[in-house]
Amino acid sequence: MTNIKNNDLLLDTISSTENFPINFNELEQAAKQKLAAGPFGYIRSSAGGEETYRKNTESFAKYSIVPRFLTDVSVLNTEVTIFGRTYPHPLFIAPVGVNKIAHVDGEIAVAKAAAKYEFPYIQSTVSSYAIEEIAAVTEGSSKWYQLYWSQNKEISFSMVKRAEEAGYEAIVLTVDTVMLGWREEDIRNQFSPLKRGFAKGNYASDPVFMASLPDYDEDTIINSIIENIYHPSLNWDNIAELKERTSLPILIKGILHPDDAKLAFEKGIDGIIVSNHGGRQLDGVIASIDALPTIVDAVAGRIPVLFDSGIRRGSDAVKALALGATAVCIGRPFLWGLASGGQAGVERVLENFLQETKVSISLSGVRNLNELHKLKIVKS
Ligand SMILES: Cc1cc2nc3c(=O)[nH]c(=O)nc-3n(C[C@H](O)[C@H](O)[C@H](O)COP(=O)(O)O)c2cc1C
Ligand SMILES: CCCCCCC(=O)C(=O)O
Repeated sequence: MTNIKNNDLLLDTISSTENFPINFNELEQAAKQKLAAGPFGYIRSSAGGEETYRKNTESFAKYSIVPRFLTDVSVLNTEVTIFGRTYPHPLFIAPVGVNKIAHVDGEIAVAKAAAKYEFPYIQSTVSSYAIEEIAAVTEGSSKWYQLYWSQNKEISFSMVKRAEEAGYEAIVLTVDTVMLGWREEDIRNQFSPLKRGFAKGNYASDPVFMASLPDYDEDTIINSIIENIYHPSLNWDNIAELKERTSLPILIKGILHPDDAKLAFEKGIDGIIVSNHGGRQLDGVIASIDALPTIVDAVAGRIPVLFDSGIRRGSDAVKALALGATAVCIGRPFLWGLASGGQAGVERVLENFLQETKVSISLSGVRNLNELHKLKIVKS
């Protein structure tokens, strides 16, 4: 619960901002100064001609908030309850792999910042740090585990087991990455986080990713990651197998079609994440925000519907929540914060995003998420 007094939120933010970049474009430019072309391009770019990447952000402008006034917004409650746990705000960290390409502290820095600001952290399968290492530095804070289904199912199940044992609270199965998208900037830069030599001394130098394997030489790690990323046979039967192997709630990430959302519910899935992977997979697909309303209709409140791809500002979060998202996840913005200033940089990004979101909710004339879900949005 936040008591809004004399615009404290804004004044606090101003006094602690110093010279740190404030908005997404400034953050991206600052990160560009810090990173080599390969890692910068890998994070920034997306698939094909980047049509979907552009649409993801531009489409938010088609939706306009129609605010209410005279509603007494002096007390704001942004709490949301998902799978029995109540979070102070509906803002999550999207699963993003190989964070060491942005900063040596990688996921450790992000997870610690997330814990401080109470953003639930979704750890990627292809993290630079092991499940247990991240759990150790973020005790008590909420963490979910994102799974890339491996061609070797036993690897998938071992990752799930480790996540369970380390206290992770849900499994997020990403289904839009059965193979990597066509990413021209990476081809141009001849960059892959899996490149031999690059991997060594960066994220794959410790037994971080495949700690359940018998040995951890570079080739083994790289081949195992490839097995996880390239799994074109993934289908609904695998979902049933996964359900048998864990008692944790399972979410599917990458849903864009309302019929897939319905199927997910019918197959016993506990939640979905509407996402097009930030435009990094199939170029030309629908903007994530355009996919959201029909999916929300199809799901009809029966399971949580999280959202990502294109969230850059608090008002974007307000629009997605008003269109029915249970919570929203941020991706690239926190990576730019990480590249610019390590943990402190991520904290700055989360702080600004949180405050801008709170200000945007209050200025919409609503006081809690129930009211926010009913806020009028018009599409032009
Ligand atoms: C560098 C990078 C790595 C990513 N790695 C993963 C990953 O390991 N697993 C996953 O499910 N999604 C991954 N994503 C996708 C994000 O979870 C999220 O869907 C996307 O970043 C949202 O788009 P936005 O960053 O433009 O908001 C990655 C995205 C980026 C930018
Ligand atoms: C380490 C190989 C690439 C992993 C894929 C990570 C991802 O999802 C992305 O969008 O990039």
